[in-house]
This record gives sequence, structure tokens and C-alpha cells, in this order.
Amino acid sequence: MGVANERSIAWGIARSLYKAGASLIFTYRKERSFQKLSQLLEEEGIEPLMTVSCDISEDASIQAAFDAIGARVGIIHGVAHSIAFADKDELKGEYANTSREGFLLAQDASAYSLVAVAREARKWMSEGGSIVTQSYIGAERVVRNYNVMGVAKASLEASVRYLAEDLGQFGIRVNAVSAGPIRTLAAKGVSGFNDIMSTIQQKAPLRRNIDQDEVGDATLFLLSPLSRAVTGEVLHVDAGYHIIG
Ligand SMILES: NC(=O)c1ccc[n+]([C@@H]2O[C@H](COP(=O)([O-])OP(=O)(O)OC[C@H]3O[C@@H](n4cnc5c(N)ncnc54)[C@H](O)[C@@H]3O)[C@@H](O)[C@H]2O)c1
Repeated sequence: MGVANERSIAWGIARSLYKAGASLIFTYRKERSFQKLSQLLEEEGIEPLMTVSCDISEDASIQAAFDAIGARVGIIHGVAHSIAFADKDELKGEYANTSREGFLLAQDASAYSLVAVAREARKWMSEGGSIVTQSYIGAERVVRNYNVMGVAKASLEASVRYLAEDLGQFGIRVNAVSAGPIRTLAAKGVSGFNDIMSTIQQKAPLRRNIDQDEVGDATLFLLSPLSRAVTGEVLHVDAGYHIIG
């Protein structure tokens, strides 16, 4: 869930999963994304089991998408949730100036969407499985300009833990990847993004930034049985930046 273009983290995840032999289902938000997605799939030679529209801001859309998926395949084993949204105006200046509307929008699209997706997906995860979402260090620390999205990611990471507890009894694991900054459509909305990337290059233990394929491989690990005893975890895929004081 969440391929907008070839730069999307979800596209890195799709490539890693495809190489590992997974059967893939894609969700898209708008007609424009569907066309882009179809083009990417063709270029990469990936034949998905199905593609289905899903707007995570509407419960009915999420329900309809998973009903359609369930009707077609019966059982699913994993979900990659790679979706977030906030108003661009909230991603600069003081967090104290966040509007009520902007706060609720970021929480709704970026955190609650995982809850709603997990609720619908579990109906078809009758053999257990794994749900993985994408977070960012702005959930744990203050990252200038990330503001309302940092608070939404904190909520997302807490949701990962609560969902992990709820769904663990059904053999369903829930984890997050906390990726370093990657130049994507969503990242364009964050002011000063270039400065964030150059800081990582200087300070991260590996002295470099990361890419979509590296997040894809880590997400593949969390979706696969290789991580079968890992749940409620936030795995940093950030060249080690999060350990630096
Ligand atoms: N790029 C980074 O630096 C970075 C770092 C850490 C975490 N993340 C997270 O990774 C995830 C993917 O973002 P990305 O960087 O690949 O950017 P992206 O813009 O490529 O992906 C964001 C996706 O969210 C989708 N989306 C937004 N609102 C939606 C809605 N209402 N219904 C359905 N889909 C909706 C968009 O269509 C898009 O496909 C996000 O959760 C983001 O916060 C990104």
C-alpha cells in the first residue's frame, strides 16, 4: 500500500518482495497513481495478483478493498503499509502553531490508517502473518520542521505495539521500519529536507544515506518467517543514525 512512483518506499518494498517470490497485491489511491503503478509494473515485469483502489481516509474504501482482496485470494500473509499525509503548511516553523485541523489530518492519514487497515486485513490473515508500517526518527526525537508528522509517527509506533498485542494471539505480527530520509514525493513536503540528508551523511555511523531497496529488504525480513519471533518492534534502517548523541 503506497506506491505513488518509482521513488516510493513502497516500490522498494515491492521489488524486494517480488525478488523473494512473493505474490503481490497493490493498492492505489487515485486514478493517476493507478496509471503510474501500471507503468512501473510493466517496466519491472511484475505481474500482480491484483490491484485495487483504497483511500485510507475512508473506512468504506478500506473495507471494500480488503473485501475485494479476500474474495479474490481468500488468504493473505502480509501487509506493507507505506502511507502518510500532512498538510505541507504544517511541516515548517513552530510545532506550537499546528492547527487542530492539521493535527487531526496527519493523525488520521498517517497513524489511524494502520489501525483501520489492520482491522480489515486480519479478517483474511487466517494463517497468521505480518503487518509492517513505515516510521521515522521524528517520532522519537525533535526533527526540525517535521512537527505534526513526528507526533503522528509517535502515535503510529504506539499503535504498532498495541496492535502487536491484539493480533499476536492470532499469529499476526506487527512491526515498523524507521527509515532514514529518502528523497520521495512525501519527503518533498518537509522543509529543509536537504539539510537533514547532509547531516546523516556526516554523522551516521555508516556515513551515508540509505535507499528504497534497503528499506525494501528490511521490510521483506519483517514480513517473512525469518523474523517469526519479532513483533511490536521498530527496526531502524538509517545507517545507524539513531544511536548518535
Ligand atoms: N521518504 C522518507 O524520507 C521517509 C522516511 C521514513 C519514513 N517514511 C514513510 O514512508 C511512507 C511512504 O512514504 P514515501 O516517502 O515513500 O513517499 P510517497 O509519497 O512515495 O508515498 C506516500 C504514499 O501515501 C499515499 N497516500 C497518502 N494519502 C493517502 C490516502 N488517503 N489513501 C491512500 N494512499 C494515500 C500516497 O498516494 C503515496 O503513495 C510514509 O509513511 C512516510 O512517512 C518516509
